[in-house]
Amino acid sequence: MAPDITTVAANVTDAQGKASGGRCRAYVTFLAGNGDYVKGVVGLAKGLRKVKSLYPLVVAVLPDVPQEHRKILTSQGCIVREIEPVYPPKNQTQFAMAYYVINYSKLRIWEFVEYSKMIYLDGDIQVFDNIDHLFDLPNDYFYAVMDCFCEATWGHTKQYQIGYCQQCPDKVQWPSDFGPKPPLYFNAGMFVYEPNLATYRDLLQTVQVTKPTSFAEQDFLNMYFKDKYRPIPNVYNLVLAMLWRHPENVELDKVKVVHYCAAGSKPWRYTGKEENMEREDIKMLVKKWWDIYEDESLDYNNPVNVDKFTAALLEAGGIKFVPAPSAA
Ligand SMILES: O=c1ccn([C@@H]2O[C@H](COP(=O)(O)OP(=O)(O)O)[C@@H](O)[C@H]2O)c(=O)[nH]1
Ligand SMILES: OC[C@H]1O[C@H](O[C@@H]2[C@@H](O)[C@H](O)[C@@H](O)[C@H](O)[C@@H]2O)[C@H](O)[C@@H](O)[C@H]1O
Ligand SMILES: [Mn+2]
Repeated sequence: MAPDITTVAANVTDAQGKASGGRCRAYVTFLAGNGDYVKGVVGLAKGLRKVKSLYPLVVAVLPDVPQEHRKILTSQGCIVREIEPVYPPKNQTQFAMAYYVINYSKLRIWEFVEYSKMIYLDGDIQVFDNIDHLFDLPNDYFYAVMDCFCEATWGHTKQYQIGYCQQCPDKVQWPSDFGPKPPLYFNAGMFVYEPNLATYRDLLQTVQVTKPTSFAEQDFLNMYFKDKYRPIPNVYNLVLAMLWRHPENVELDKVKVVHYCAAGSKPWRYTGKEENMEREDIKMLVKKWWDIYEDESLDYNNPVNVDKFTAALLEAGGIKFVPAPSAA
């Protein structure tokens, strides 16, 4: 009789835990509200299963995420963890998007110290190739992909006003009378980090004495991790605007992770009406997302998956899984 999945998971987690010095690894995402982002997270959970990731997906949910949505996520094999919101100090900042204020709550994931290393992924991200190898990057750094400054959302910045972008630093030189070139800046929709209580406490204290700015927690994290940030290739977080802003920096068939952050590109609410959304590459990427979202064979509780999942967990723990012959 094959061991039940919970026992297997416990054994392999333990095995994995021992492999990484007593703590495990996991992907983590963030979910707020009772709206349709839950579809993004379900798609992400199924995408990670499709690429046979060895690690679970933890979903940090704000209290306003309804029980019905939490049940959907648990049924898809996610580990649901409720977090308290984090609010920046009161002030007059106009965030690039008003709802960005809730994104400061992402900072709670530094408290997940039962994990030695985590990969954070926005709920509007899909993983099309296995990226488990990123967990083996050297510790003590913050890994993420460089962002692009060319969208109108950056209209308030000097970079945008002079046409400077870190994705093509030689196209428009940073004027010397503007002072030092801005440090490399990452998109906070995907990053590799190590949960740590001292860092967590310092993050929360620092956010309360830092003036909020247009890109909310993304700006804050860039400031906070300025000296630890190490850029990783764009294939690990394709910010869609790169397709029309820096096509020379994109080889679409090599892209492993797609970030549906451009206005109008969220697959679950895609209409094709917004600027750039009629592009063939956008339509192809939105279809690729839907193909995974609608693929029932990728559901966690699908029998075909449980055996595969058991086998993967056992293999990860060095145990050969031989399915028991069916009684019939
Ligand atoms: O109503 C919302 C808005 C945002 N998010 C979460 O916050 C992340 C960051 O927001 P978003 O991806 O929309 O920002 P963008 O990357 O498009 O700037 C999302 O991916 C979700 O994980 C959410 O759960 N509910
Ligand atoms: O709260 C701030 C958000 O800032 C970032 O989104 C932006 C940024 O990437 C710009 O460069 C793009 O122009 C824009 O489209 C995109 O929405 C992160 O993706 C998101 O997770 C979150 O941190
Ligand atoms: Mn996003």
